[in-house]
Amino acid sequence: MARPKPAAKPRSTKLTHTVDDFEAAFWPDEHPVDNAVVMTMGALHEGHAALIRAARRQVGRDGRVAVTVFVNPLQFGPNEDLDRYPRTLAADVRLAEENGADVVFAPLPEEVYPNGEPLVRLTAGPMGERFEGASRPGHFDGMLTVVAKLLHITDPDYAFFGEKDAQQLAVIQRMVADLDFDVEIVGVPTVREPDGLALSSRNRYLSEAEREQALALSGALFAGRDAGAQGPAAVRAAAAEVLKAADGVELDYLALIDPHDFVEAPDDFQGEAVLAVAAKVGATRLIDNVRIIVR
Ligand SMILES: Nc1ncnc2c1ncn2[C@@H]1O[C@H](COP(=O)(O)OP(=O)(O)OP(=O)(O)O)[C@@H](O)[C@H]1O
Ligand SMILES: CC(C)(CO)[C@@H](O)C(=O)[O-]
Ligand code: BAL
Repeated sequence: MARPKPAAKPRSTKLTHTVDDFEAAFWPDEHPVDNAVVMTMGALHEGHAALIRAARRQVGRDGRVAVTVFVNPLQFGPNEDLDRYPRTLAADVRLAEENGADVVFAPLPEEVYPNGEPLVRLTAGPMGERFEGASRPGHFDGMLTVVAKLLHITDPDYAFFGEKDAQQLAVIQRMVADLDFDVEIVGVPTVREPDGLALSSRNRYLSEAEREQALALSGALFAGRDAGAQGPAAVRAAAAEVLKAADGVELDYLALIDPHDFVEAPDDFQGEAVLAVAAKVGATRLIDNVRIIVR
């Protein structure tokens, strides 16, 4: 009779804070195995868990998965939430472990920027000046600069990013292509609450009433997606109508985007597009998007 298989040995995830300790933990021997990184700003939730699980599936049981946890000051504007951004490292390490990470790299800013703020930075160019970039000047340059640094430190075969930050994913893909980074960028679909709200670390800022009001973002995107067969104008109108009727939502932008070069889709656009929204609910700025087929 076949003996029952022993339960898989739980992985024990190593928490590291310095580049040296990270490298020793992530590259423990000379056997080359596939490896992957999931970059985060911490306050991990099920959206991050989906990225870590996708990374584990990609590299297999014997591959290595790193999760970085770093709230990058360079990508925050002067009036943004850098100081109050949620920091929950102990819980983050547990979530990383439960979802198959080998190593968590949680450096201090001094470790990432030992010479202070970098004088030389990457720029996202025009792709980083629209939509999120228009509302958050310098955000994508700061984000790309740290992503490039973390790619150099972790040196992965694969790096996983969420489609929830669609413009970020597009800009990173463009950086890797334009500057010949030797890594495969993998996008992971947005994880939502059962009622449609996209998971986000910033959802913790919302009161119960604001949490309800925030459903207008995904509601607008789903209404736009349902109008996809009637063309771009109908998509925009259907989504705008939901937002107009919503209480407590201060719209920043609603855009139908051609994912190639991430520009506003022309009125005769057909094909796969990204419908994106950004809005303030109370004091909290949220973003969301869906992929839609426009005909
Ligand atoms: N709901 C989600 N589904 C899939 N991926 C997600 C989701 N939320 C975040 N991610 C991805 O996780 C990675 C780390 O994101 P980050 O730590 O900024 O989390 P976040 O929840 O987006 O935080 P914030 O609220 O600050 O925007 C990014 O690649 C991001 O796109
Ligand atoms: C990619 C990233 C970790 C860079 O700081 C951040 O922008 C995020 O969490 O999406
Ligand atoms: N989630 C994208 C990173 C940021 O908002 O700064």
